[in-house]
Amino acid sequence: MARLILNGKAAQLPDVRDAVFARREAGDTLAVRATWEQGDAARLAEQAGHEGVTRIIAGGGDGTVNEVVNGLMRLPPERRPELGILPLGSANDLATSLGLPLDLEASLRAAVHLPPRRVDVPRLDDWHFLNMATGGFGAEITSSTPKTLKRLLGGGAYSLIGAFKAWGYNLYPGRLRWEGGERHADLFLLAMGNGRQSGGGQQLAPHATMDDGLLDVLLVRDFASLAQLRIMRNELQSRPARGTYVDTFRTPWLAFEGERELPITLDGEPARRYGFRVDIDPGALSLAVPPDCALLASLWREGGGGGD
Ligand SMILES: Nc1ncnc2c1ncn2[C@@H]1O[C@H](COP(=O)(O)OP(=O)(O)OP(=O)(O)O)[C@@H](O)[C@H]1O
Repeated sequence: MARLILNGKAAQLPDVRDAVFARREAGDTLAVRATWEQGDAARLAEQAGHEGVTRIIAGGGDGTVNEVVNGLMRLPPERRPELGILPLGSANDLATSLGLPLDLEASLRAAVHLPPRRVDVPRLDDWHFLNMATGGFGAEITSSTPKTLKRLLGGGAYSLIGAFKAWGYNLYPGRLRWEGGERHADLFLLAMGNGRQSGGGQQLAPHATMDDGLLDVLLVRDFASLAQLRIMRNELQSRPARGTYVDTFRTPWLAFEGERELPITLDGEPARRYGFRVDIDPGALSLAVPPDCALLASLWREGGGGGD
């Protein structure tokens, strides 16, 4: 039994209605609930689990998926429905990198019928996310930049780094700790990927997989002048374990204690924190993904997918 939780903004779109009717005509049992305000999607997802619904389809942007995930994670694992995604946002970073179809009818069919795979669910303090958390530069952009501009910036992998001049930028001093490491840094950008991209196409964790029990971390730090931009850009491409300005590593947890408030995003939703801790709950959710999904390492091991 599947239930579609739709962001109310999309509930009356004729294409969305057509896609739902097409599923019902094809014989699927698909009930629909629409949200009215923030918090509804999480509550509806949790409620559906208690009612014995076996698959929830999150219909909306990355924010709706994030809310549904948080609702599902409030349920005990044995009552947690599988998750399908009907991408209806402007960025759809997770759906895009999962390789889900973006055509409405095809994506609803996929969300109802694709077989589920276990994926990890990271959590920043008490807020779960499925795709990516960022802090610093990317988060400043997400919370202060109009959507159209974000769309313009999206696409080219690190185009946003080239555009930072237009905004000016801030550094956020603080102490980072993770499994096997600790350092003080003037943080420019921190990305913790379960998935690979955020901010409308920025590949901040291009090698992340969602079933390895680990966060793929990108740390850009101690970056003080425009003259250093070229080195930083090169390091963003080569992704050194420990570069002059860029570090990349994998870890099951990470903690940050800042000296000033850090803007962060969780699956694109903005927040601010002085400090936080991120942990990961391995295999906590069953997610409907395409058979050749690059984000699932287990699929490549089984020889079913393409991988990188
Ligand atoms: N009926 C509604 N009308 C307007 N906003 C809503 C409604 N229901 C929920 N919301 C808000 O929409 C947010 C989630 O938006 P979501 O990210 O799914 O869509 P989006 O903003 O269109 O997508 P994107 O961020 O990719 O552009 C929720 O946090 C909630 O605040």
